[in-house]
Amino acid sequence: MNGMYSKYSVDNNGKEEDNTNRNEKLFSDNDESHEGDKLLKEGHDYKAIGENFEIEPDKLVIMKPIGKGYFSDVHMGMLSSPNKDIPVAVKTTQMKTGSINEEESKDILKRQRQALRDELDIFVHLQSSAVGGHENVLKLLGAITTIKTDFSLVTEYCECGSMDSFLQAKWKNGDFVDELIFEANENEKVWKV
Ligand SMILES: Nc1ncnc2c1ncn2[C@@H]1O[C@H](COP(=O)(O)OP(=O)(O)OP(=O)(O)O)[C@@H](O)[C@H]1O
Repeated sequence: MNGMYSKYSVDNNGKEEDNTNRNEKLFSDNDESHEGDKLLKEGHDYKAIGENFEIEPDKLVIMKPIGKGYFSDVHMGMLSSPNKDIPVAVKTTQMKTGSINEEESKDILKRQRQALRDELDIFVHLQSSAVGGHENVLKLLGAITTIKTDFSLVTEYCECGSMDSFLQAKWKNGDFVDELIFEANENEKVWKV
């Protein structure tokens, strides 16, 4: 799968504009239609995040699936920035809900979006100047929050995947301990892998 991210663009007022005929739709097997979305009440899960983090969908190209969470699918993608393309991880609602009927499927998708929205709120808080951010905390690069069907979190891409599988692989290979480096500074001792 390697196409433009979305079938939609967002106009200056943050309203959706259907570009179905202009761009290739990324998630062609996502059957959540806008007609059906009328049944969903607008709520927290679908509030725009604000221009600081909002990403224009046509700046994002999806490359390949890299993981699955409990309520989300994760893809590797490329985000265009003025100077270069940045590899990113894109977390979206799951393409297949596994539900038996349309109503249930919509409800599941709404809850998945709500869960992503909650995660996004935590990410935004962690990046805020009040908290300060940290080199060991995954960086939020942006989000698509104005298009219900493509609601996505975009973070920096970690080449080695998730921390737990990385550490488990090290443990199985027996080289886990050898790669621990101990660093000390004035105030505290820090373990680094
Ligand atoms: N930034 C990233 N870089 C590389 N791989 C990632 C990244 N984010 C997620 N993944 C991959 O996707 C998988 C699932 O993502 P994540 O850990 O965020 O979901 P989860 O928290 O387990 O589930 P959920 O958030 O749906 O409850 C990870 O185990 C990892 O393999």
